[in-house]
Amino acid sequence: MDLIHCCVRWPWKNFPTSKTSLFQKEERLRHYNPLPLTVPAFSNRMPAQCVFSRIEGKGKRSPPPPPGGAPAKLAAASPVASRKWRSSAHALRGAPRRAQTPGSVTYVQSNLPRRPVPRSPRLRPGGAARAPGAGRTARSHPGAATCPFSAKMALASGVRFAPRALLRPWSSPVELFHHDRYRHHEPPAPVHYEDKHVSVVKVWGGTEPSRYFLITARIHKWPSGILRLGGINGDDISEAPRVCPWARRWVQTASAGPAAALSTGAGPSLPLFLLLAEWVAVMKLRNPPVNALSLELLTELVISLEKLENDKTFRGIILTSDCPRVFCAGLDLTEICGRNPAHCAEYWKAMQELWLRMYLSSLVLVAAINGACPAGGCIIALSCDCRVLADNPKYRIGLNETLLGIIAPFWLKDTYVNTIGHRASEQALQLGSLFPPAEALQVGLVDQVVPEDQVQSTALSEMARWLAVPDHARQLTKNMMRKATADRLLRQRDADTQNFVSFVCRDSIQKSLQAYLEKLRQRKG
Ligand SMILES: CCCCCC/C=C/CC(=O)SCCNC(=O)CCNC(=O)[C@H](O)C(C)(C)COP(=O)(O)OP(=O)(O)OC[C@H]1O[C@@H](n2cnc3c(N)ncnc32)[C@H](O)[C@@H]1OP(=O)(O)O
Repeated sequence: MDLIHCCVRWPWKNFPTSKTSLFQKEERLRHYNPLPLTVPAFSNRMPAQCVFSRIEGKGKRSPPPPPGGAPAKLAAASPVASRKWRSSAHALRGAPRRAQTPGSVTYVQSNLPRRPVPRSPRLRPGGAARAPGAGRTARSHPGAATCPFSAKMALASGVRFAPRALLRPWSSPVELFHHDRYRHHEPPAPVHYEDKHVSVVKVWGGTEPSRYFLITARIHKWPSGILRLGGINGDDISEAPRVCPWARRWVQTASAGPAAALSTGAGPSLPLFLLLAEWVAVMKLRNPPVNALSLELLTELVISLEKLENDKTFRGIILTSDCPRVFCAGLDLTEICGRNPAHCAEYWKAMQELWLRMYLSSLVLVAAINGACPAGGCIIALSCDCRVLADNPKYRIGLNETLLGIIAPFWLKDTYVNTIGHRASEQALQLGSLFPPAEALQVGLVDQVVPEDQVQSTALSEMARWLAVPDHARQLTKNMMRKATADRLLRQRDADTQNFVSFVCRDSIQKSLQAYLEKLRQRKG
């Protein structure tokens, strides 16, 4: 297998605690059955859709259920919320009721359809026109006055109920981090409870429309894993770090070292990694010695990308290399040297497919370039949304096709131009320039150059930055920027394949490719 995947999603209840479970997840990906390839659809995937699964805690005391009926304050605060409450309670009547044993708390995932949250200004907690008495109620019972899916409402319906956007584990320490603290921007320091340790990983902003916030907390022993707590606010996810300085500090602190977790693939060891693990896959290219793009590797990459695109859990991919000193050596010259035209055509179609899939991917792609990145390797990196290059003068990046005696096809040229501009591309393409890190940064080929041991963690921080933007807005903008370039290839795909095949199958080109390969082999000797 040429490509290794790691860091697949793990809902907190299935949180892998051993390498075995990670391995099993990896195996599941390997046995993925490919679907027909399509141009990826742009989805409206908001972070909060990855929210709750069922949560059970044993040995906790249940609070007494409040009296049934719509909370009077809720009705007074907002007729809309009150109506929501009634319809939710009605829907809940059909929901499965879970037996409550004394001393246990069971939360059941909402089976309510996800519904739009009322936009009434009276319902916006941070807004100017807040409901009368909302603040007071929120302190005693977070969200009760403003959130139609409150815990109060859930209890009134007879089930312990964890709505998607609001979960209050009554007797758990995490209740400390309720949204009043968030509003007042108080840092919730990690809290210790006897042998239990709870640490906030990140505060997420609200869903669309901005209304709820989520806290991701790491919890040991009760129950171990990751828990997301819901709340209400008026902030968007992209604003959470801005309005909440301590949340940003958390992220910065946490981003200091996930490189270890990434590079070893050993699983979660740091909060940010845990946080991102829900949404980010790390793909490591592994086709030793130089990650040349063999037909097999191309196929693997296309299948993996499609798999991740179709899995709504994922929002981003970090692409990196598992081979020391080389990110990707580009086209596998042995696939086009001395091969028949049919093979060359098949190979080139796979190249096109990979480029289209990457270039138009609805996921955030971050290239963590930890080695040399010539030609096709460079195009793979340029198809990503963001590039982080290790600061090593041997790790050069660029399109050097002319030095091999071949010509970059128009879609490579377009990708280059879109990244570094026309004049720089004109020069670099003709000269076959391979840029060392500092120059690559200067010309705009990469976004960051960092010490080698910080490539993965920087890629992760970049990913967090990109994921802070609502998916739908980012995806549509990406599409707007890239579609015309991709469409150009889509319109001329067959002609492009024929051009490539007739070109590389020429005797003169075959000779110069042979000579180039020979030179590479001799250089080694
Ligand atoms: C997503 C869409 C992509 C579209 C792409 C479209 C078109 C792209 C055009 C191309 O990509 S043309 C290929 C251009 N590539 C290069 O010029 C890279 C050549 N290789 C190197 O410069 C170096 O190998 C390296 C990558 C800098 C690594 O150097 P290192 O010293 O670590 O290794 P070597 O000793 O040089 O090589 C080891 C081994 O690998 C063989 N090899 C290297 N590159 C290729 C390659 N591109 N294809 C096939 N084989 C390659 C080399 O010959 C050695 O083989 P040996 O048998 O072990 O001696």
